[in-house]
Amino acid sequence: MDAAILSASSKHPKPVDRTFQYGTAGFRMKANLLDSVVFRVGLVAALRSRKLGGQTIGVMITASHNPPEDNGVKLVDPMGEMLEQTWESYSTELANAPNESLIAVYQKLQEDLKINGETPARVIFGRDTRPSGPKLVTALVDALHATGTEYTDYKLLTTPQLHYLTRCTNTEGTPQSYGEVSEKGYYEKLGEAFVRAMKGKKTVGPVTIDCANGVGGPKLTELLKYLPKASEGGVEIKIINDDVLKAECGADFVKTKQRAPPSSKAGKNERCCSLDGDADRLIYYFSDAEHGFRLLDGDKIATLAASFIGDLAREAGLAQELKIGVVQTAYANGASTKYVEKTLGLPVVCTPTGVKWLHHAATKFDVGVYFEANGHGTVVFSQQALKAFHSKNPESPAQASALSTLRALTDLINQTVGDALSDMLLVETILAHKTWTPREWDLTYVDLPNRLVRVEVADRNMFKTTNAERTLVEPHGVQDQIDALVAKFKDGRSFARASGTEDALRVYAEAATRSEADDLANKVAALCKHEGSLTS
Ligand SMILES: CC(=O)N[C@H]1[C@@H](OP(=O)(O)O)O[C@H](CO)[C@@H](O)[C@@H]1O
Ligand SMILES: [Mg+2]
Repeated sequence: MDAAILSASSKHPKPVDRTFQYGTAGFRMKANLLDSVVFRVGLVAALRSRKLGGQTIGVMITASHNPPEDNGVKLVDPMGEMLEQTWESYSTELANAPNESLIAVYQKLQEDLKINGETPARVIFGRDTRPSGPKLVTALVDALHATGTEYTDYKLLTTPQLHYLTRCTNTEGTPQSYGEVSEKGYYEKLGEAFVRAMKGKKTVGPVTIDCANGVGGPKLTELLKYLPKASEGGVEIKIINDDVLKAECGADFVKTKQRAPPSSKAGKNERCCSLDGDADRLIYYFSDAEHGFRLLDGDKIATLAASFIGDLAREAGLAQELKIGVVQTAYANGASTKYVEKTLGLPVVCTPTGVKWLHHAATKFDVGVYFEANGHGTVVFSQQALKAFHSKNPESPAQASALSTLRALTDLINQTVGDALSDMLLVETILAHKTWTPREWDLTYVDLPNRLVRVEVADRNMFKTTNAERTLVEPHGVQDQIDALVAKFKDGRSFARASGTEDALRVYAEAATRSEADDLANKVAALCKHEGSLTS
């Protein structure tokens, strides 16, 4: 096998002058630099699968919302979760091994991790619509052949579909079966659950969905075939931006520019939402006659879901029995945190940035609702919650109805990872049940004005945080200065942290008014810029 790996690796040499890092979003960069990285990720996938006794590992080739010339690759663990933390560093190690010592590093990992090379290895993979995808697949397949790994190429997929398929593959034929192991199985599961969750309710008007010219476009078109027509209890869906990847659309554009994609033809008060390039992120928005553009971000989706599921749990008589909670990051708007704690009466947990942290914290609840403000998120249900929804004997028709809606939601929601298509159907279901337009949803609480600033410093790793990234411990003394600035602003809150995906710091600030939020963000940014130049 080692000879096969050596020979295959010579076709995918590592550029000598590059260092790679498996970060929050796997490896991501210009596609022309990725060939050796994808090959080596194939080796990691084989090792990981063997280490787990032949369970299937997922590999996704995507760069999400990055420009079309970028690409990326990430690994998915058997239950559809993100790759376990310690394996991120093994991936980094293998990706950076000099060409001549690749086999030695591979063998050492195999030995150190006590992996039996005879154990079968299994991998499934998919990719987004980027033109560089097929060539990178060749590099991956070369590694899978060289390591004697069985594989299935699912071709074009959204990232959450790959997570779904990974879990289905590993649970097939068990009592925990997550669904049929096919792309069609995914659509059928969502379509069928949507009908059950909607209970014949109607949404108010159409929804315009911006597919970011990513893989979500063709996949949403496919999903529509499995949804009831608008006239038969479905939702009227208008798809835009389902062509080739380009700028001026998608969740990231809408969130950072605070405006709708120019291609949107939606009227006043009409619901709109945007996916990102690989459809694992969703945000809603609309144009209000009085206030203009209104963003309904990940925080608003989380609060909507938590309030709906909390009500259903109460109606089902399960509120005492089940622990429901919301997980956010420091970027969640302070008004949303207050709304969850004070109005919904639910606990909030704050974790570091990155879906894997939120997901992990959410699994500590029976119903864990987690979202990043930028729209990555989902809801996870514990085994106890699933059991309660299925086994509780309803004492009234209202209880029976709440229980059946809860059961439908557990199938409608992709519990492996945030899924823009599934989250969109969840939001549509909730708005239909509440007979809400986006305006009523928007009015649930008022976001505090906020500002996010990117600050370039010589070495971002000098900035170290604690307290879920809300407090700087290094450089020493900077946090005290931030605290002193924050104290001068009504409803002020600010923090600085090193980005996990870009070579920069991010400074976030919120305050009672727009100009104060801007002022606070600029002051903290200037302070960090100054400190960054001192510590270099
Ligand atoms: C403030 C912000 O939006 N940060 C993003 C961004 O992380 P940074 O570590 O901030 O670069 O990319 C992550 C991966 O996509 C995403 O999970 C996260 O929410
Ligand atoms: Mg994405």
